[in-house]
Amino acid sequence: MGQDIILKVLNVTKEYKGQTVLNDISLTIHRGEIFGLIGENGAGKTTLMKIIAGSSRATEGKIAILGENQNTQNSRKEMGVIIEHPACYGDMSAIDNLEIIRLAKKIPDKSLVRETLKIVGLDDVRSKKVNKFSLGMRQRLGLAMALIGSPQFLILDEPINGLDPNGIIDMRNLIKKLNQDRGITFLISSHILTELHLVATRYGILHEGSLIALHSAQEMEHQCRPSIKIKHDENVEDVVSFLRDKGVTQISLEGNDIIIRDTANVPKELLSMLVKTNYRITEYFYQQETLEDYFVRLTRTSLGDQNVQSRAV
Ligand SMILES: Nc1ncnc2c1ncn2[C@@H]1O[C@H](COP(=O)(O)OP(=O)(O)OP(=O)(O)O)[C@@H](O)[C@H]1O
Repeated sequence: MGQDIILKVLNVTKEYKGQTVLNDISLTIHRGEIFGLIGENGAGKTTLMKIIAGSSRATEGKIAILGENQNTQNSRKEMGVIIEHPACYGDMSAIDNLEIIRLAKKIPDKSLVRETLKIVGLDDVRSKKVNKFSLGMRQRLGLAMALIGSPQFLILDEPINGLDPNGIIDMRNLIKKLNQDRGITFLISSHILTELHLVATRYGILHEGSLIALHSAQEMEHQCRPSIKIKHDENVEDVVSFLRDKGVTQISLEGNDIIIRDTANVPKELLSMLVKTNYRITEYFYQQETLEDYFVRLTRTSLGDQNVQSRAV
């Protein structure tokens, strides 16, 4: 495994009492990536993160962190994890909570505590009791706890869940800063696609325990870029071959509707050409698929919903 690979998940399956909740998951995360794990409630995101973090065992499969020959338990020391709500002592101050973590991790450098509080923007309130903190402040304290020990890799399960808009922006900026300035690699789960869209460099889509798609941010943009939809009352093959003759590429079908993804190669006068040729075109319009639309299309397709299934022609 190359030095640039932070995590390898190999054929991981998890069963609870005979029910499969993760089904043969394999994925690789490279150094410097912000990997967004998307999935609906119950898709298996937390279960996968727990297996990576070592707090749950895979029924089958393997996890390799920082190299396949490394002892996974040792490599996990290079990893910071926030799964579900970060556990902290509410009747103690932020600085004391962090000091406990520093001692538990046997980190000799005491100055790291203040430094970490500064990174997450809590140094000014370091002496305040945590039970007086807002949810956003608690999340940032959780991040500080995960950051003590200078991890190379951070796992954050739904880090913006329940945060107000300012808290969401703070968390987003913090993740980007830690990634850019410190080169920390992230695995972040969320069901809020639009938010994940602002930070992730790569995506995995988990659906009912299966990883149904892996995309770079660029591929995701490509999936969600504008397309043209043509509705018609014709033999679909005739219209498709007419379009191909005119140089149109990347044509697919959704039911009987024709979708053109490569809009750059569509002649301006396409509609008038179609009408002149007496094709019965009922509608012709540009559409922009959002990340949510794409997710819905993909997850419904995997359920075999013919209405949204897109097939290349
Ligand atoms: N300890 C457990 N015992 C039995 N089933 C479990 C256990 N933990 C999780 N599950 C089941 O595994 C499936 C995946 O749950 P998981 O929490 O990983 O999903 P998720 O994608 O994180 O969802 P959410 O966004 O709601 O947290 C669910 O059907 C859940 O009921």
